[in-house]
Amino acid sequence: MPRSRDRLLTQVLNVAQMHAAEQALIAAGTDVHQLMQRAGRGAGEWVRRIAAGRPVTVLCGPGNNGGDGWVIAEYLREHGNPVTVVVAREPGTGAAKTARSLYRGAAVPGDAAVEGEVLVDCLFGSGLTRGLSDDLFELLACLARRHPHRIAIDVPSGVESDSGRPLNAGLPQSTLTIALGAWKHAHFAMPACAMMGVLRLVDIGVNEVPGAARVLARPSISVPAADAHKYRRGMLGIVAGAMPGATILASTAALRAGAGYVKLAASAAPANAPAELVVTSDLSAMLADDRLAALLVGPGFGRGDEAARILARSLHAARPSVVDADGLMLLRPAMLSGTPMVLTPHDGEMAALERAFDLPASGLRRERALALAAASKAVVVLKGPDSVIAGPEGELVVSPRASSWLSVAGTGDVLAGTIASRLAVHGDAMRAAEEGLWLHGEAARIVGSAFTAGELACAVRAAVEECL
Ligand SMILES: NC(=O)C1=CN([C@@H]2O[C@H](COP(=O)(O)OP(=O)(O)OC[C@H]3O[C@@H](n4cnc5c(N)ncnc54)[C@H](OP(=O)(O)O)[C@@H]3O)[C@@H](O)[C@H]2O)[C@H](O)CC1
Ligand SMILES: [K+]
Repeated sequence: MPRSRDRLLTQVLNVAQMHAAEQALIAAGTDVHQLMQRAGRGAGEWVRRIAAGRPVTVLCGPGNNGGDGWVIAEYLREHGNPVTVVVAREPGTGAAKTARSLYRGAAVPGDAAVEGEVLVDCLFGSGLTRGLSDDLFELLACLARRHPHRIAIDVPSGVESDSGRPLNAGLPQSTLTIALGAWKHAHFAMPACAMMGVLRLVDIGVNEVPGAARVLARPSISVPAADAHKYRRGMLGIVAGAMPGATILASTAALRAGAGYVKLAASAAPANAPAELVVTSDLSAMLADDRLAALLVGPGFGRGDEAARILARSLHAARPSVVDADGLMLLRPAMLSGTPMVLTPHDGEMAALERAFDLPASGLRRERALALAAASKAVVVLKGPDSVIAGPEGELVVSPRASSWLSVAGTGDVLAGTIASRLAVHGDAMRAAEEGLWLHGEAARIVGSAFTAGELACAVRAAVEECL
């Protein structure tokens, strides 16, 4: 598989995939010592820059994560940075033993209460199989209290790489986490991703793994063609309910995310509707309009029988659609017609969809999203601080942790309007979901803190500008 650096920087591997990728490199002639040198020296350079001459303590465990630690320590020593290794456990692997034997600096037993500026956590990495024993947990916590800056190597010790589950309560917060070779799911899954600090990745030569998950990346959005017009850029129809707020938020975002024309089918024009929003009371005419490129169904919908009938009628129009909010609570398998579709549930709506599609509401969020995508043949955006996008063919995209300021009412309507607008532009459900989720997160970064959903919707335009 060709190795393109940008694809490397976005693939997310589970422990088994990472192990297989490392074994493939070893089989192709790179030995594990070389891999450890690449990992350790790459991470060591990050540590050296951050330490900037201040004393560094490296905590080493028994496995290859610990081996990385010995390489990092030797790298710092060679570059004249004061370093001490705390030996939590003597190395148990060949590579780690070799790395320890190459280290020429100070090493102290694991019971030492060493103080310093920077702690490098190489206790455990992706090989953690169970919670830390009391003595190891106490050692890690004690050292963390004594070092203001804490750098986790590969993953913070105590975190399960595949699930992002902390296997101990009260694990220390890291200021920086340096992933080795490829991102792991823990880097983007709650609660682990909230305790990692800034994320960095060190390339050790791992090739592209077919079918691996990817990290959501900035999309490329084209400027409208010279001969574009509002219909060619995509007309979006919004089928909304009686609650005006959700409709206004979704349409405000949709008007800024690329669609050439946004039309709302509602019994009456909501007060304060944007002037650019065309409102019609004739839903049938809108659904029958050949120029309709995509539909958004659900904002402010309500959950009664009438709403269910309108949802079924709208989806029967067989246009690329986004179903959001109450539309998700009403969605049934029989309403699906195989046209491109994006579902945008939060955890509560996800449970309702799993009931409707007879799916178990248990397991990792990414696995549940994949199961619903396979069952519904729709793209599923399972929203949250750790949003995931799952495609019907098993595609999986994980989002970097979004701003916690998004936890206000209405931001989901903004996301749905943004995705629907992108869907109206090109009709590709997976691409629309990725573009919309990225624009939503970027708009939140642009508006900064304490923003309203309305301010977020208006910032979608600036986020689009960053993709041109
Ligand atoms: N594999 C490679 O080519 C490279 C790996 N890199 C780094 O290595 C780690 C993964 O290394 P691995 O040795 O698989 O795992 P760990 O270092 O995390 O340690 C696992 C060892 O620790 C034991 N273990 C697991 N959990 C505990 C626990 N709670 N308490 C005590 N001991 C524990 C485990 O043995 P068990 O049989 O007891 O499970 C292992 O002995 C990866 O994260 C990278 O940092 C390099 O980066 C690149 C080359
Ligand atoms: K670690």
